[in-house]
Amino acid sequence: MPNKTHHHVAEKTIIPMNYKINELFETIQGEGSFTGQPSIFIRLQGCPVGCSWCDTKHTWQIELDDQVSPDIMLAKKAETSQWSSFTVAEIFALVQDKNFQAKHIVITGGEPCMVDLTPLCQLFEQQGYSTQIETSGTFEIITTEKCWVTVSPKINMRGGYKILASAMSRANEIKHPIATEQHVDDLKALLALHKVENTAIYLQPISQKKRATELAIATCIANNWRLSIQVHKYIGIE
Ligand SMILES: C[S@@+](CC[C@H](N)C(=O)[O-])C[C@H]1O[C@@H](n2cnc3c(N)ncnc32)[C@H](O)[C@@H]1O
Ligand SMILES: Nc1nc2[nH]cc(C(=O)O)c2c(=O)[nH]1
Ligand code: SF4
Ligand SMILES: [Mg+2]
Repeated sequence: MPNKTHHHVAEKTIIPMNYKINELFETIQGEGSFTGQPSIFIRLQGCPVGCSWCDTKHTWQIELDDQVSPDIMLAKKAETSQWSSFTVAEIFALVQDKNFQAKHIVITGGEPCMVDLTPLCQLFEQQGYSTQIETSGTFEIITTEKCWVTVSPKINMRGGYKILASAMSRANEIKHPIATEQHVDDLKALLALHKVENTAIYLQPISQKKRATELAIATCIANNWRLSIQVHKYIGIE
């Protein structure tokens, strides 16, 4: 039974969570099953995983000296490690203010799953947006049930982080960057270990290299997997 005596409940100060944002922009999703979908990208700062071929190395370090105002972060013309801190309400207000028309939010990074993404996804979903996250699967994925989770598993990367079984089972799609046969073998071992059966598998050639692309095409055909070719890089958009 609930206790009905009137005891004094200490007032809790709720400090809204802040997200460190490196970039926020509207573009076309260039990867995975949402390819072609106009999307609002929220790129969070910070990633310890250390993939040698990572195309967003400027998001790795969180330096306090790199904290800038929202205006400076939004006006960036080049990739830098500068970031700005926002509450969920501020992010939503910014998206309204920019008059973005996309109704799909992609949260990427950096590694977005170092923080709880629930408040962010929840607010956008309540406002009629769909949400998606791009993650390495090396941190527990804390987000809404509806959120589409793209796991891009990272095997033997410099940071020493391991892919989590919970991430493999939460994945709505698995998107694996490949350049060598070793990457294909690593993926096959991972899928067998985690008994992945009904999740769409995408191969993504690392850095648009010709050999990587040819390997990805042949491997997709041989295994009935899908190809993801980072369309944005071919057409020169963000
Ligand atoms: C930059 S990461 C950020 C999100 C998260 N840290 C992750 O790895 O999924 C976004 C996507 O780009 C992929 N990626 C990174 N560098 C790449 C490259 N040089 N070529 C192809 N895909 C790459 C990642 O594997 C991931 O699927
Ligand atoms: N257009 C576009 N599509 C993307 N899909 C995943 C991206 C990422 O960096 O996570 C990305 C990106 O940076 N740009
Ligand atoms: S996990 Fe993602 S952001 Fe981090 S180094 Fe690897 S590709 Fe880059
Ligand atoms: Mg990218």
